[in-house]
Amino acid sequence: MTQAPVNVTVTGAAGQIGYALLFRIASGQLLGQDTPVRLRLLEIPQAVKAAEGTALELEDCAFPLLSGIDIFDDAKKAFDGVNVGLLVGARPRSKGMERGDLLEANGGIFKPQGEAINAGAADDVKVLVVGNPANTNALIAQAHAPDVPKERFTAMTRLDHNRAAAQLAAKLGVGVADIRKLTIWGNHSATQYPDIFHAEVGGKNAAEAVGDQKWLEDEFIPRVAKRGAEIIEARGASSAASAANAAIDHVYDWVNGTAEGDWVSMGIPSDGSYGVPEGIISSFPVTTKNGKYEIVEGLEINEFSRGKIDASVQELTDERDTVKQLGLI
Ligand SMILES: NC(=O)C1=CN([C@@H]2O[C@H](COP(=O)(O)OP(=O)(O)OC[C@H]3O[C@@H](n4cnc5c(N)ncnc54)[C@H](O)[C@@H]3O)[C@@H](O)[C@H]2O)C=CC1
Ligand SMILES: O=C([O-])CC(=O)C(=O)O
Repeated sequence: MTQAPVNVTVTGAAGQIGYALLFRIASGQLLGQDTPVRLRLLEIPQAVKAAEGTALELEDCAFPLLSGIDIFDDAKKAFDGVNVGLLVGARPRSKGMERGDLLEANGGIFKPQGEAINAGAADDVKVLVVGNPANTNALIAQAHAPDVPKERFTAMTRLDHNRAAAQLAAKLGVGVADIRKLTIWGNHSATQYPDIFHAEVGGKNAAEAVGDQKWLEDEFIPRVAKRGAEIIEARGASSAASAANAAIDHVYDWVNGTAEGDWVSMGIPSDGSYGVPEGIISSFPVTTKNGKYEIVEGLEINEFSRGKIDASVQELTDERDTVKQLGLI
């Protein structure tokens, strides 16, 4: 029954998401209870000691599925043999800081990491970029890993998806488990579009069940899209445990498949579906099976949704153009 351990590389391992994430990976929640994992942690030199401290705690948990922990300050070593790469390390947005300001600073992180993945990753590598601006950071890493199939680079919009499910469930007075087929479109930013027009609640159309366009426009969409800022305002730090939870959900579903009759949201390289320019990393509704994802095709997009999707996609093409001008892709 025992299979070889899966190499999971986590960057930013000493950060706040890292601390919320590593114990869950080691306990089997990322890949499943039959899959041993070997953790490969990447940090900047100043934070290696803190990562070592976390490693001591991981050891003290005596997780049966954790077959080893290695800590690096060199991306080439950290990504050698990587099967699942969680690219978390980045500079988090602080109060009042625009996400656009982060593009240049983070570009310098994701280029060498893309190169390291290209040089050393296992053939089946799957990459999830969490560090913001996640979609464009994923694009940068992908651009520097020409030997890795492009579709293996994904960005996290699952936290937005989960936030939307929670808000919709609260509005309708149902449990989150009753909500199906929500979609986050576009960028993991305030322009994202959480779409309930195809969502279902207890088998009925969610937009019809809500029946309140004003709530949708004035409360639901802005609340979900600006939830990151709301959390920063409340905690004085950005979402950590909920972000780690979403990363677990993203990879778990990618590897193990989505439930019949449902889908999830992932930031993935566009194939041109739904008028989203090919190549940019944008959030779509996807189903997953046997370790592969597929865009849910054929959804009817109403005029309201079209405008919202286009606005977020425009932001993504602008970000792409900026990093192109900066020579990062
Ligand atoms: N996509 C999403 O839904 C979400 C994304 N985020 C983003 O996740 C990122 C991480 O957030 P936190 O853990 O809260 O930040 P943090 O500041 O607590 O931790 C970041 C860690 O990354 C490390 N790091 C910096 N450069 C690195 C490099 N080149 N290689 C390896 N490690 C490096 C730092 O030393 C630090 O330990 C931020 O960019 C944040 O904005 C946060 C929440 C949700
Ligand atoms: O806004 C941030 O920096 C953190 C984030 O991405 C989120 O909570 O969605």
